[in-house]
Amino acid sequence: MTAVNAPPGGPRLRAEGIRKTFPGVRALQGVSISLAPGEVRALLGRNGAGKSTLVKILSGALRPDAGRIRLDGRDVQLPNPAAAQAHGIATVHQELSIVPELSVAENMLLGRWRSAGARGMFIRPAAMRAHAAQHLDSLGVAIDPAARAGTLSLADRQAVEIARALSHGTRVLILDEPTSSLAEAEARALHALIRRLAATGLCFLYISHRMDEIARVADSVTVLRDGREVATEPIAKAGTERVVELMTGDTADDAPAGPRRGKPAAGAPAVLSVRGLCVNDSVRDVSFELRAGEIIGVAGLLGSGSTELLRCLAGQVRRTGGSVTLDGRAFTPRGPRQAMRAGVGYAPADRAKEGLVLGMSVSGNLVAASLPSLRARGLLSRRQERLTACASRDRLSIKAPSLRTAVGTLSGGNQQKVILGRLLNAGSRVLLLDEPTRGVDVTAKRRMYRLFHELAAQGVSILVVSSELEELFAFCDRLLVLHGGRVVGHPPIEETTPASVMTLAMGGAPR
Ligand SMILES: Nc1ncnc2c1ncn2[C@@H]1O[C@H](COP(=O)(O)OP(=O)(O)OP(=O)(O)O)[C@@H](O)[C@H]1O
Repeated sequence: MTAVNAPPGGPRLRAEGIRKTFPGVRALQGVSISLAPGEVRALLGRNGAGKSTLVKILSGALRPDAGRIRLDGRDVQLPNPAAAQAHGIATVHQELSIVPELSVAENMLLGRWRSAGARGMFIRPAAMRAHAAQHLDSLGVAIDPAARAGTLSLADRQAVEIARALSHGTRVLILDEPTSSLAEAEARALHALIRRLAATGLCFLYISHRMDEIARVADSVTVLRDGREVATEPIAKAGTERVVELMTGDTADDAPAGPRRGKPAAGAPAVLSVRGLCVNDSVRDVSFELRAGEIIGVAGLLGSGSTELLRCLAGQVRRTGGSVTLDGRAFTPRGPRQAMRAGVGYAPADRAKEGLVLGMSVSGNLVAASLPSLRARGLLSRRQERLTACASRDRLSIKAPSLRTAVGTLSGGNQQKVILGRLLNAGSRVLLLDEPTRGVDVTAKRRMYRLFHELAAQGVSILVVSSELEELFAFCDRLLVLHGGRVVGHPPIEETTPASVMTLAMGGAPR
């Protein structure tokens, strides 16, 4: 492998021949990667390709079975995250490590009291705030060091975490899907910050499944496939189709979903009717109908009420006004289980907290919601469970060493597919999906879009929230655009454009 833009002084970070095996899985099979100072490298690969494992090794969270890591030409040992940090390698994970109860200034010093001139564990609040202000200012972000971290937006919390990393003398910053929970404008601000920092010599390893943003932020890409590095190329050469080809090894099965055929007729019956729905201040007077076989995409910025709308329809939060009917009958589920029994399946955005039983097997999770129906039909046998789980695995291309593997050890994208498989196995007629492709690789996303089309053709109705607007345009029939909890647009997909939806979602007038 050759480093892109390697300076005469050699790479900043070089990992050589990294291997890591888990029971039944060779996660990394001798991966090498070099980063030059000031380089932004995107790390790409299908779900389960080994990206997180490599990141964990570089950040000291996992020990490799073999291989060496060099920083500015010197061998380093990274037995734990503190060692990686001491060597200047910092990682910002999707689950931020900000403590919400502490102030921004206190968060900036977490684990580093001494370096700010503290004696023992005591440090003057004014000195702490000055330290935080200095580093936040140098990033050009306007965040009050005295604010409680829990009151900040996700983007600001991420900025605090980046500022904290930089205050530790970081030379390599690893960002693991940093925009997966950010709104478009926040993602762009983060990209601008990355480019500014790269210009000062900081180098980045940037993991993402979003091809649009990689083209915007990265200088080069490294593609992993089945635990091996298959290519490192400058960004100009690495268009989406080329990357898909490198990720999969072929192109045949992974063409974009294409336009939908056989959309529901205008007169198809309404399955879900929502009238004047209110949830406290987050959903206000929302009305729409979801017809049999229809796919409605909910578009809105963070705080638009889209997630609360789905949570309310799934029975997770109570409505404070309005009415909902399912097949013409009043529908007021008291929780996702009751909703599921009525045929309404819900997949939350936070799969680790709400969606899966992480210690349970893949097959257990896949059939968990369908047990009553299998039992009712006298079908509950290990064989039946296995057959159902096998069919889901094949249909959704779930990568797992075995169906008996605990779902918590699967890669993030594969966990997401297990949630979808479970809802389908439960026979849901209405699917409420919140960010169903978060963490899902570009080829698996395309398969999911095609699957949504197939399901809709079979009469399943889908209400889907996604922060990737382009994605909603790839497979939805109609959009429900929310702003401040209210519906500000409900256009058929062919009568609108991403730019006009974005304007509406930001509270602007339709174009
Ligand atoms: N702690 C673990 N125990 C067992 N297997 C694991 C563990 N961590 C990862 N694996 C396996 O190693 C392989 C690589 O996983 P990894 O999480 O690195 O993939 P990834 O490229 O980050 O995927 P994604 O895009 O879905 O996040 C997968 O097959 C995964 O199931």
